[in-house]
Amino acid sequence: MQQTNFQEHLPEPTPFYRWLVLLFVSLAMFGNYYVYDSMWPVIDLMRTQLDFSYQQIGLLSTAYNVAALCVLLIGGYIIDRFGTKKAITVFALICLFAAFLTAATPHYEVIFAGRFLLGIGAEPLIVAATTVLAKWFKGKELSFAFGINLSISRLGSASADWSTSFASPLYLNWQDPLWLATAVAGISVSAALLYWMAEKRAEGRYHIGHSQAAEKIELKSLYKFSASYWYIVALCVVFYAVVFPFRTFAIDYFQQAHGITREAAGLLSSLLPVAAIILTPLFGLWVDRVGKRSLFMAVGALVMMPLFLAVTYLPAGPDVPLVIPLIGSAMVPLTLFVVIFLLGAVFSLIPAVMWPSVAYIVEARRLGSAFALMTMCQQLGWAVVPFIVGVLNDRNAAGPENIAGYAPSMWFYTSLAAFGLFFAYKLWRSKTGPNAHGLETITSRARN
Ligand SMILES: C[C@H](NC(=O)[C@@H](N)CCCCN)C(=O)O
Repeated sequence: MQQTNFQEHLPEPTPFYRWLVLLFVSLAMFGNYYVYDSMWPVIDLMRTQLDFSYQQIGLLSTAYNVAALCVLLIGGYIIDRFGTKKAITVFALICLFAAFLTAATPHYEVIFAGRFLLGIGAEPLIVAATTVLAKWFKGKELSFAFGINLSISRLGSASADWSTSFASPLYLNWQDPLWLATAVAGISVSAALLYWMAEKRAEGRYHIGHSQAAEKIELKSLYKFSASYWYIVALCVVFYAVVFPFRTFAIDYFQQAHGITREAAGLLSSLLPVAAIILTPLFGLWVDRVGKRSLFMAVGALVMMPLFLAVTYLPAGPDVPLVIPLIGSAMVPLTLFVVIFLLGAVFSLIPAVMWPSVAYIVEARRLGSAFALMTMCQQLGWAVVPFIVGVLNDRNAAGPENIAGYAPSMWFYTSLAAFGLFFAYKLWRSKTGPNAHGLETITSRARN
């Protein structure tokens, strides 16, 4: 208490200090997203060198979500109890150990334990990073800081895809790219320690804000959210249950079903996070100006729906150059290029509109619970789909000799996207009716 009073007489942190904290926390997130995505470019090597099935690989993805589901229940408490400095460092250390465990042995059980442990460290690290931004940027450039943080995180995902080019000599075996990921996890730990030092040094000099205490999710509170909230949650579940699992299998799918090299497949897959880095803040600005949030989400779901059937049934078309400056270039089929670019645009549009929309339909005091509940539901859908896709690919003997074997999983993604469109439509209907909360009408221009 005394410390709080003493703190309140201190000056605000300088902008330089705030941006330095944002940089350190974002670097910790960069490593976090890199490690998560580092496994997807080695799927074909795990299948040939370790004899893993698609189902086993799907389960490696599911392990992350199951662990995340368990730890998210108490993550907020841990962050509040021990503070963000200790929490971020401990979660980053857990990610480092998880990356080490994943790379260390060829035993499936140990790799599984590594991915499970990653879920324990990575998801609460994301929550802790958001808490730090709220502490340092509340009342300042908070949305912009969130945007930068998410873009640097997505750069971690893109870098994992790009490693197929800049670290191509490592891809002779499944293990070396994962050792590289362990080294990148070391960047996360170093960044966490630098953040710890920066905040410690700031504590006696500046008045740092307090983030809102994480709320406990109580069962009885579930009844109190409106139907619109649940439509957004349902869209969130199906959207991430399509996009993240698709990314899990994308590089292997491009190699096996479309016969392109790992380097080209990595560059193509990176179009998703790269598009998101550029387009997410732009869509955010656009929607802030014009409103029409549920319409934007419905358009995103509508665009997403035919994409998986397009890669399955449309002719590949001529090869076109895909150039990622400083990283590499490759020739890729036009149809794949257009489809992945459009999916990247949807991957930018829906998150940019969906997460902030919750703030318009839920009262401020219940926003913490609303986001926590939405993230937990997201994990559930995202946990189940990779396993089902793995089973579908195995049962249908999908592979370069039987490309049609990938079609059932593509139909599965399409059906999920159709549900997404349905939920977005229901949301749009409810938001243009008498019980609207302004999701379609509130704009930054209207507020000014
Ligand atoms: C903002 C959103 N983040 C999440 O969904 C996280 N719960 C999980 C991200 C894990 C990526 N490796 C997003 O990234 O769109």
